[in-house]
Amino acid sequence: MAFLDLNNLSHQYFTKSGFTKAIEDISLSVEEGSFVSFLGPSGCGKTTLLSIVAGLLQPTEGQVLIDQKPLKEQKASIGYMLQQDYLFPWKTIEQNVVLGPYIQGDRSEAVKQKAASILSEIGLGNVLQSYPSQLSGGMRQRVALARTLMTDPKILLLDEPFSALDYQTKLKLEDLVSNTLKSYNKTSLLVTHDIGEAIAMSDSIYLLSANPGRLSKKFGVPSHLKTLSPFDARQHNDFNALFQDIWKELNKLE
Ligand SMILES: Nc1ncnc2c1ncn2[C@@H]1O[C@H](COP(=O)(O)OP(=O)(O)OP(=O)(O)O)[C@@H](O)[C@H]1O
Repeated sequence: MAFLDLNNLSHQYFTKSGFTKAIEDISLSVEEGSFVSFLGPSGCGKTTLLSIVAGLLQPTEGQVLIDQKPLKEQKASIGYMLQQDYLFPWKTIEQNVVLGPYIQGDRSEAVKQKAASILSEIGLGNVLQSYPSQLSGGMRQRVALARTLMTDPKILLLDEPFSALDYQTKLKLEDLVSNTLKSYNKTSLLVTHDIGEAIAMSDSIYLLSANPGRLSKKFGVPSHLKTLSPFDARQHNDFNALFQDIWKELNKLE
């Protein structure tokens, strides 16, 4: 049974100069624990769609159901990872990661232990007392992932989280983040402009058409590609065939 349902979502922005139809009649279902990506031309409404799922934006039409219940009627927590890591520079890595539970009033030792355990899982067990300025961009994004996981979100929304990173770091993080989210059984939605990233991380990929964004096509990613490292997957014929299929479809949408 689907865990996340987007039912006939449409959204219009109203401004002084008129209105913009950002997305139109988007319906899809996502299984619990699966990873779904959205690709499409610039301005096709990808961020608008994620903002609606995050509950930050009320759709003009349609609704979001999580576990069959409307988003606004339940507390299924949702985590957001963005291009910028938004770490507080004056706080240590540990203090940044425990921030969510601390704000909610939980300052127990268990919270610190959980932070240390997540950081260690993602290879950052030795930087708890460092400050964000002492870390590389890739390490900071891993800290942002740890901070997001601390609040135990059921759904993770990723809006171009690796677009500011160098290519090698990006490949490594694609692998680490998708494996970590799978191991925590998180349901994840990624917005990206990078076809390779979408293939490397996702179970399925949706293409959105431009102005307004409508669902145009869905691609499934062969499961055997997900057993390979991002580098090895990129060498595989099936990866390249899927890349080309998506590329052709995207060009029709521009
Ligand atoms: N706050 C806003 N007010 C008015 N129009 C907006 C607002 N936010 C987005 N839009 C418009 O809605 C449409 C969809 O924007 P959105 O940012 O969701 O697209 P996107 O696919 O994420 O873009 P990109 O790939 O460039 O990041 C665009 O035409 C944009 O100009």
